[in-house]
Amino acid sequence: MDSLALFFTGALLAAGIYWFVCVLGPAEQKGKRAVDLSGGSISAENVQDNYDKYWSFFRRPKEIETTEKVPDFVDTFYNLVTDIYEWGWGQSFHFSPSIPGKSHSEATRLHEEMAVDLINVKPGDRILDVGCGVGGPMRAIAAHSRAKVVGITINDYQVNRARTHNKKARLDSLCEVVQGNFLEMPFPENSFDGAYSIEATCHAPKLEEVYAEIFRVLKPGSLYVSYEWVTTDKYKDSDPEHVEVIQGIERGDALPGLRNYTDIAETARKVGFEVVKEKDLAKPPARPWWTRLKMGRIAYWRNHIVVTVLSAVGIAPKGTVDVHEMLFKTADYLTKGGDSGIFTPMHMILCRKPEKKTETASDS
Ligand SMILES: C=C(CC[C@@H](C)[C@H]1CC[C@H]2C3=CC[C@H]4[C@H](C)[C@@H](O)CC[C@]4(C)[C@H]3CC[C@]12C)C(C)C
Ligand SMILES: C[S@@+](CC[C@H](N)C(=O)[O-])C[C@H]1O[C@@H](n2cnc3c(N)ncnc32)[C@H](O)[C@@H]1O
Repeated sequence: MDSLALFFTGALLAAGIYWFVCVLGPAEQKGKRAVDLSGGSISAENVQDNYDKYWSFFRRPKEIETTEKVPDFVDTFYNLVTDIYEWGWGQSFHFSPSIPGKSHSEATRLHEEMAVDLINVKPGDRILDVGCGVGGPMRAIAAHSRAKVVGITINDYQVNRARTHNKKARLDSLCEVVQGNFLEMPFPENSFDGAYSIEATCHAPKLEEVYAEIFRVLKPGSLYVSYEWVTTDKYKDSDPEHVEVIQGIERGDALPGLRNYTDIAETARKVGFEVVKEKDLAKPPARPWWTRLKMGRIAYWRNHIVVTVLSAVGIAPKGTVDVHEMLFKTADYLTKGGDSGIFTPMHMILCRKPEKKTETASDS
């Protein structure tokens, strides 16, 4: 081969690699590169063991029902997936309806701003983000409302990521992040002017426990909004296909058991909230939230090859390929849940803590 042919072959190869990695469905880029994929707070040599430990929770289903075990299981899950989420999805770990003419990140931001607009927040108010992830929603909400946002997450690694992002975005004076369990929050009662949770309380083994905690820390008269993961009125537990899809979603997303939409308002009332509004934000005229998952399919294959290579050469921890494969399968179950209408990740509930304490069902 003469040197010209060698040059052209090399250029073609380089262009092919560039096209494969950068053009063919780029990852979300911001913040995380494939070469930085880690196991969160888990050291690289323990990622595989922790992935196996994650699955063992599902082999002993009775155990994950208990309040003590679930936060640990959820913490392990987020150590395993946080970097992959950031790399392949962005800093907001939730869905939003697609909006014609708007990018994913614009649609995501609008979905987040809607939450804070619903709770009537004023600049300077102190509000709570229950299950804040790496803080994508927190930063959008603080910038939009000028309220002070305190986020809580069970996962230490996410706390560090969120603080780094807050500083970079120069929003650290408005955004604070605390490591803790939202079932026993380290905040005094009546200390927040509002609260929201975006696709996070689905991790609670008993919804009543997290709602009661949120009720406790809110000031009387203030509002709480939540986007809940639930099964809809189309879900039939007698249909084996429905059961398979929902079980697939639970296993790939660290859920101790998905609730039905009818449980949400009932639980809110039980802990003392007044229910102001309740709506499935995924229902038409909203455009499907799951198109982003479907459209990403080519990128997932590309990501799978990237993860496999990085893991083989020892850059990504052993076990990362398994975690990625689990997410790959989950994306499929979530898409099926959306397409069939049996599942929604955005059942919105808006609640108010009454000015005066009323007697609740659990008091009697
Ligand atoms: C609210 C929760 C998380 C919701 C979503 C943010 C995530 C659910 C499934 C995740 C993903 C699936 C496929 C991955 C893909 C194979 C990989 O290459 C890149 C990342 C994914 C797209 C990943 C991104 C985040 C999700 C969409 C739950 C946990 C309660
Ligand atoms: C899917 S992520 C959503 C994060 C964020 N709301 C967003 O939309 O980007 C769920 C979040 O809930 C948190 N979480 C789950 N169980 C928790 C618990 N018991 N206590 C505190 N945080 C918890 C996880 O650590 C994670 O940050």
